[in-house]
Amino acid sequence: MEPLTMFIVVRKDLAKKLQWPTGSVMTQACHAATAILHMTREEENTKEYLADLDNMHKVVLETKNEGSLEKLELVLQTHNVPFKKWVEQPENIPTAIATAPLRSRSPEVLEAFKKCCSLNKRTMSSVTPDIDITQYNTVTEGKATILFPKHNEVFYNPVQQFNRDMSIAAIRTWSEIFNQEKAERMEKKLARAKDEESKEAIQKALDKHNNSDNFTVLEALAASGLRSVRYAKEIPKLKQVTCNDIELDALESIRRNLKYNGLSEDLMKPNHGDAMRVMYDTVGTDNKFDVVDLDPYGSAAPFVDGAVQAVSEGGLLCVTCTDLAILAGSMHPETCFGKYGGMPLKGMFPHEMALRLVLQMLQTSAGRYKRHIVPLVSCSIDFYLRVFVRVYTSPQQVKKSASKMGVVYECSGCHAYSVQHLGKITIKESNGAERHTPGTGPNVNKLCDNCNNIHHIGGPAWVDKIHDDDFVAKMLQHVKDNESSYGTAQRMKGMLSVIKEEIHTPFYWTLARLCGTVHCNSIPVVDLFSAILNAGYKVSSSHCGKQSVKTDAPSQVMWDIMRAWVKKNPVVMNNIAENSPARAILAKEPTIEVDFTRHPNATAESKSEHLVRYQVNPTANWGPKARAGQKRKTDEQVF
Ligand SMILES: C[S@@+](CC[C@H](N)C(=O)[O-])C[C@H]1O[C@@H](n2cnc3c(N)ncnc32)[C@H](O)[C@@H]1O
Ligand SMILES: [Zn+2]
Repeated sequence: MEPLTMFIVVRKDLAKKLQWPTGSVMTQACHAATAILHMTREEENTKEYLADLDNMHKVVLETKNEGSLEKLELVLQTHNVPFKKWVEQPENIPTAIATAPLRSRSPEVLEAFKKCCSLNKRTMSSVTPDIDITQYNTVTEGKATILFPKHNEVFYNPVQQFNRDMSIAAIRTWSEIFNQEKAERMEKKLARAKDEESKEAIQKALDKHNNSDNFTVLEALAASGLRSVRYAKEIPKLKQVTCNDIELDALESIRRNLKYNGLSEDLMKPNHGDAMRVMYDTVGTDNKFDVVDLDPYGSAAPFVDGAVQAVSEGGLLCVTCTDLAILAGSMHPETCFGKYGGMPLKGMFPHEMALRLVLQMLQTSAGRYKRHIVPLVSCSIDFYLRVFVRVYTSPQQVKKSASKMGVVYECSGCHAYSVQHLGKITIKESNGAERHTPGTGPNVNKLCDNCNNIHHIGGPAWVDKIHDDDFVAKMLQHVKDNESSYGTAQRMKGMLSVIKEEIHTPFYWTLARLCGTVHCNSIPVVDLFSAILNAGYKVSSSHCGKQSVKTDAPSQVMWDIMRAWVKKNPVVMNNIAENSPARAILAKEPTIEVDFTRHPNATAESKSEHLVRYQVNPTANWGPKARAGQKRKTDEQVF
């Protein structure tokens, strides 16, 4: 056969990340074949890449009369790719992209590969070194394709794709801010520099910062490596992700998957170790991680002390907790206190309370090292929660943390709630300095003013903002601009839109509790929201619960609104117990004029946009996976 030239065109950044295979021509041909197969299947991706032609460079491979292309033809024919056309006119091939070697795993293709190999006197391992792919199932999520041992089904949890998608969007959004801040600091330094020599040095550092990959991630608890592979492939400007796990099995999987995805160990560094040791090793060094990701089975609490010290200045800490039954107080509140240092409240707002307990724990741990947290976005998702916070060093800011913490009183009868801040900040008139004093209270009477019942006490919990408005807006915009990058984009947009509209007042009522307490017909959300707005207060939903009502209206106003609602929609009192909260509440007359006139802001924008604001569980047995080889633990059960 005549020597033929095959053009393979790869985007520069991909070529670098992939470390384009340097094996035999046959190996390269097989890689190219799979890439093309992949391309024909993912038309949308192809379009995106084609649009990016300018940013591509050509790799020209010469096949040296090995008959390779014949075999390649065999492979391609199996998949009906119009191979002949482009072999006859190679100059007309626009692009061939390898997003990962050997993507296609159908039995025919494997057979074809095997034939290719034997005809070329090569073994299968020369196509995919060291990996006997027949032992694995593949799963593709985002830009990663992961090999999962056929015998170990707990390794992949599809439910967590949303967690991984959200994490990529959060890290990408944070990294743009982080990099811009760094560049601005350097530019200021440059403007201040006096002599030419230091100017030149700063300019050089600035150029390097702007033009190279410049931040690091630690995935401390990595399992298969799927998350790290996705980070490596999907997050621009990422210099290195350290992919750590304590289990040797996991390490094997991490190495296999990084190789399978064509990543270099420079970009995705496998590490076998105890997460705490890895994080403590950074203490007192300049080798902190810009992002630390904790995604454990169950609680992240055991890892937090190391994590708050291992994050660089202004870096990002991402934390998952899946022990929601504990955190949300549906069982063993004392266990929650032991793990998180705060009491949960299961009554009306368990999920937001859970988020606030975790944030409290993060701040308390960070405070020991003169560090403080700034929550960027805090999400309650299905059976787990995920928070993203920045970490800074500042003794001044740590002082403020007492006033960001509080205990919460929740009435055991009508669920009215009240936040008692632990610290108070006043400004000295003489010099404008901040003065920190203990909070004053209690801010509730011994018995509830509305229904005469006692209160439960929850916390201490974080009672400051749990989201950063600017960050949420940027992250939402990022998702809208990159919808095709995220398999769960619809849900991401929905949740972020609801979060964006959330007011910052802690906790929420629920329609079920409001109406259930006074045994009335359900009040339409729009009527309730209108009445609150017409009374001069703020209101929004919470992403934590479908029928949640977040408001700064005091509980007396909320019950006045419900009294007025009951006047319009009378309740049959005969079956209501003598000592029930309903009787105490309904015995009183409203003290405000309640106005149910439709308020223009009573319907959330996200509702009008028809987004997936709240997800219903898509499958049976939706929930966390157990640790490999273990039965599911009670504290990880579906909540
Ligand atoms: C839920 S899995 C991680 C899933 C992964 N982050 C993802 O998105 O695919 C938790 C992992 O933590 C590992 N692990 C548990 N304790 C650890 C420790 N002390 N140090 C390092 N890894 C640990 C387990 O072996 C397990 O693989
Ligand atoms: Zn009450």
